Amino acid sequence: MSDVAIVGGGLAGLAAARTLRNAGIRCTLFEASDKLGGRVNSERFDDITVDYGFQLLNSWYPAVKEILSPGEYSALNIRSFEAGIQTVTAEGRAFLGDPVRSPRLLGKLLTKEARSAISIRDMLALRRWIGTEMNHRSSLELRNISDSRRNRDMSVAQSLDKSGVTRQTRAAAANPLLRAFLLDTDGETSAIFAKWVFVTLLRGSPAIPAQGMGDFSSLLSRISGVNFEMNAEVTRVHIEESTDLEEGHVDLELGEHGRTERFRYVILAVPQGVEAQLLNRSASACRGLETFWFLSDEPVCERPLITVDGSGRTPLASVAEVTSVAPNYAPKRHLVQGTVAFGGTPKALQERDLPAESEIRRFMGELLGVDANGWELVTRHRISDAHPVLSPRRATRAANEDVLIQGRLAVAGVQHATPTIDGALRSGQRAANRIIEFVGD
Ligand SMILES: Cc1cc2nc3c(=O)[nH]c(=O)nc-3n(C[C@H](O)[C@H](O)[C@H](O)COP(=O)(O)OP(=O)(O)OC[C@H]3O[C@@H](n4cnc5c(N)ncnc54)[C@H](O)[C@@H]3O)c2cc1C
Repeated sequence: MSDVAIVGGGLAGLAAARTLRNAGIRCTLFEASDKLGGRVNSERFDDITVDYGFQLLNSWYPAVKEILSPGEYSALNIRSFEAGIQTVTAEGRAFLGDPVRSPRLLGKLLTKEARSAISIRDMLALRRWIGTEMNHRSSLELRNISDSRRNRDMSVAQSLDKSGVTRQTRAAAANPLLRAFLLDTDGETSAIFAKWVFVTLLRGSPAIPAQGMGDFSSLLSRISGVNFEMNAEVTRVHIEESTDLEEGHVDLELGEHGRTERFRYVILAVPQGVEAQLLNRSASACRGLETFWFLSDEPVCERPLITVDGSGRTPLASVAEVTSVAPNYAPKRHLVQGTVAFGGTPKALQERDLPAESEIRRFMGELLGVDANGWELVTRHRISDAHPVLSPRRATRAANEDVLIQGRLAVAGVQHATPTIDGALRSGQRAANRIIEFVGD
């Protein structure tokens, strides 16, 4: 019997494999598909690279820098958007960001147009709202939040209601950022988590690797001592408990033909829907997104900035010209993405009501102030389970859970952490560390 298996080769599974490797433990990793990286991946269309939905690797994410060696991190050749976001409001364009880190934004912040969209007073109120969360120097570990702080957690909508930030600024700045980065259209997210996401935007920059997000997954999956089994879907998990350490085990049934493999310990790092099926648990709500990828012959954005809709006139969560920071995505052309968020709560836009491609193209053109008629559609990705909803209640549940089940199986994946790249990596590390406590015995 081998000692440890990992089920799922997304970021959580790969982080778990790296953590085991660092502790000198060999393992087998079963991945259902033919690719590692899970939800973080890229596709190629001739010389065009598109990511699997618009994804950003915040340049500050602490877990990324901890899990990759400095040499690996620099090999990613991270390309950053400007440290700020452009919001298109009914009054005009405004720039949200830290003028100290991106001084070129300062002039933009002080324009009459920007000030009528979002007052300096409201920018300060938003900063006060973030408050002491700004002291965060690391990943947001839900289990490290004190009970008293967690008891004061509330939805981001309620928290902003209390903050003194005017309705106008919420509509122009806070709400579009929640929609762009959390796919949250009705303010349901835990305020503690939402503030941490705002902090990541102030500390780091939205970024992508020069050759696509798939490069991050490829790099992460270069791990010695791991036996990767690809196209190996685990269809059943059975835990056999025993007080005798030598007797207990976990059986994994694989594929249609029911081949069974036995391990002493297993790390389950699959999406929450699959986890719920395998462990006979209930899954909670997810938010989805649809990203449209277009090619333009002309530059689309004046500056390398992500644009959000603060006017409420379109359902777009974000628009960005990816080639403005990473030209290798589409050599000699201009690759632009538009993303729509859906699902999560009954009040949100639902999948059945998503706009058609022609409308998306028009909305993108309107937000960017360009004619989008001539753009060529490369592809579109619709992903219904992009993020689990992290409400205050779910944050409390995740904080209190023991990731080790029956002393044999540890669960990982963003559903057990924050729904971010940083959270996926931390959840994998945590599950592996829980198993390492036993394997040495
Ligand atoms: C479009 C999109 C955009 C995003 N944008 C951002 C962003 O900008 N910033 C950010 O921080 N986060 C972002 N995220 C979130 C983040 O990328 C994901 O939450 C994270 O990558 C999830 O990692 P995971 O390992 O938990 O799950 P997954 O990536 O889903 O990995 C699970 C793996 O398990 C495999 N698997 C499933 N079932 C089985 C089975 N039965 N047997 C074996 N293997 C199985 C799957 O094939 C997959 O490889 C985005 C997510 C999406 C989808």
